Amino acid sequence: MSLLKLSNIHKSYFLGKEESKVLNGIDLEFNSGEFVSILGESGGGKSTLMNIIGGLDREFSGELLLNNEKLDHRKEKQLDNYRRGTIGYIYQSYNLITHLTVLENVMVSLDMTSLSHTERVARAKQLLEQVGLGEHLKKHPNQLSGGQKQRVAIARALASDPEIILADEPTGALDSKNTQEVLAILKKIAADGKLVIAVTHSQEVANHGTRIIHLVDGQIDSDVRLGEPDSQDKTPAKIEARPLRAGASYLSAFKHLLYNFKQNSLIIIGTAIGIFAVLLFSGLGNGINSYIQNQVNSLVNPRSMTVLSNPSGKKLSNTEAQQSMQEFSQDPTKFFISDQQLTQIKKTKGTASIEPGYQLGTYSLNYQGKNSNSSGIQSYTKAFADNNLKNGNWPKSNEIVISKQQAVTLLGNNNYRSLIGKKIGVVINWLSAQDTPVQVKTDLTVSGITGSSSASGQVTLLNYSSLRSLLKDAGARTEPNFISVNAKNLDNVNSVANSIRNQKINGKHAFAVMTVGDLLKTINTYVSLASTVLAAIAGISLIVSVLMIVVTMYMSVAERTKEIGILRALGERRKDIRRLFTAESLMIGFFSAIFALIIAWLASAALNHALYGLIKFNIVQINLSNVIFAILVSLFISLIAALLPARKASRLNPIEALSAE
Ligand SMILES: Nc1ncnc2c1ncn2[C@@H]1O[C@H](COP(=O)(O)OP(=O)(O)OP(=O)(O)O)[C@@H](O)[C@H]1O
Repeated sequence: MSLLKLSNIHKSYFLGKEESKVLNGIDLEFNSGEFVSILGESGGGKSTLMNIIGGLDREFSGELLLNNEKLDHRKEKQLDNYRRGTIGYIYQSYNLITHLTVLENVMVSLDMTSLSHTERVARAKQLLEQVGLGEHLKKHPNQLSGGQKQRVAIARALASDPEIILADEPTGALDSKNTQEVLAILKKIAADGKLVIAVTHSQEVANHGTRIIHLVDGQIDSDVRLGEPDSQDKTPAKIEARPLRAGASYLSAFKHLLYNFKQNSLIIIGTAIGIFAVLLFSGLGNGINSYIQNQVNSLVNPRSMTVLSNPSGKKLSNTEAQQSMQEFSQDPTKFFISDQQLTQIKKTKGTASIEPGYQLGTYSLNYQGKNSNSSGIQSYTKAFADNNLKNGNWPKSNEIVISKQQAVTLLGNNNYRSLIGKKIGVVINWLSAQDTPVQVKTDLTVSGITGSSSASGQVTLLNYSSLRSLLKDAGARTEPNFISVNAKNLDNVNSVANSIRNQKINGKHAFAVMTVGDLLKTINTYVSLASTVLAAIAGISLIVSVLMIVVTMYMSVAERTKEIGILRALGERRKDIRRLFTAESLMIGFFSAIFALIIAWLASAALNHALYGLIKFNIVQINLSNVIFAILVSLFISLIAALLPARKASRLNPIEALSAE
């Protein structure tokens, strides 16, 4: 039984519809231990025959039998296995992978064997030593002479211990000394029990073998045996072939990334800028949200909620409740609370306290001939967090708390605090019971001063019962126009708010409720929306990144076409080639994300440092989910960018790829 049998092989090339027959019925049998030379004129079809034997060409008719088993050249997987496990290829132009070292070139083939990593490295070194290159393991192919390159190629061809070595003009590019050495190695390979088939133009080379086949007009013209093979015994293959390890693909992709470091680092920087901007805007959004939350919580008691009368009678959504709130601030005369409403609210479960309140119209404060005019004087409720009060105390009977700004207007910047304890004149405009304008005039003692610059610091507060009796004495309306409800604890704020929202009087929803949480939610929605829009605008630059990666990957496929051919000839599957490019792109994505994270971290540290003095708050807050998002987006875009180029690479015809320059 022969090791390899070709029967009735026909092959034609087509140029348009024009057929050009290259092989016209080749029948050959080969055995282990033979060193066969195929001679023939140029263009006679020798390489074509080698590609068919080597499992690279699938477009032919006829049969190939390996150990009497038919090789189905239509089945890609079977051919991949065959190239990987049975064939070792040596080319005239060496076909080494330029960005890999001598050792790594041999390892490419060994990575498709079941040997352990240590065994693979040991075997690669041993083979390279055998061909006299033990000293050159770390060199790249461009640092070697032609003879040395061919020996690397021989070591690589032998690496997976294949049964058949195909050598296409193995000495074509070598001087006579190197030719002799390479022939001696090939002879030894055959003597060790492998089948060596070499294509050559040189009779001298052919004379070294055990058999010479002449190919003329696509047919066997002569088949001459020069002697018996040194060894007829087929040494069983000891090394088992296996598909390429994923790890080897990733490592190889990483090596290529480093090899093309300059070009790739520009792409990484380009992509990172987009990711950085997305990160920074998201971080800024987070920072602004928590800044607002912080500010609001320091001024308003988060357990409190404001309850207004609801003239619509419908259950109000959060937005509608807010609209009522705005209307209330603009015109508080439309929101009087009836006794019935107050009594009903008092029954609400889960409340710690319920305080009716006033927010009145315009008013003026005067002290020693100086005036301060404003609007919206309020009664004090527990909703005001103590942080609001900068000096003094909250108002008791016949006392008033004014803002720092008002105090400064009345007494000047230097000694405005000394207004505490002094009586000031207060004039408040409100409505009479008949809804005609009424002025409430009185003198009240300043008990405290509220915060400086914040909006709520403007507020002027009176004690509720003092305000009520002042209104009564002046003949003005005395019904409160809001109720401040305090929940027992933070956890039941929402349930209390909901229960008030659902309360009905005469079948109609009677109240609008606004909690601090609702307020924050609305503000946060706007801030998040703004920061998302900014991040999305920044994200548009990621489209440019995708295109950059796509172009780079296509260029990489074009540059590496020959390498793809070599890898395919060594037995890598289409899938392995696809993974090689996808992995490289994913690495670009990953490093872009890491780089973006570093610059985002530096930028946020710098911004926070610069602004801390101003707002006493870290305004850029990049959190873990932003980081994860950035990495995922980066990986996603690099994956998308790799899809088409990787597909193209994997679909290249191995023979055409090998002949690329
Ligand atoms: N892809 C192809 N498309 C069309 N014709 C092709 C293709 N590849 C090879 N040929 C033709 O097939 C014939 C055989 O080519 P092949 O490369 O097998 O010859 P060869 O015997 O190896 O020649 P050489 O000794 O010069 O390398 C040539 O005429 C060549 O032009």
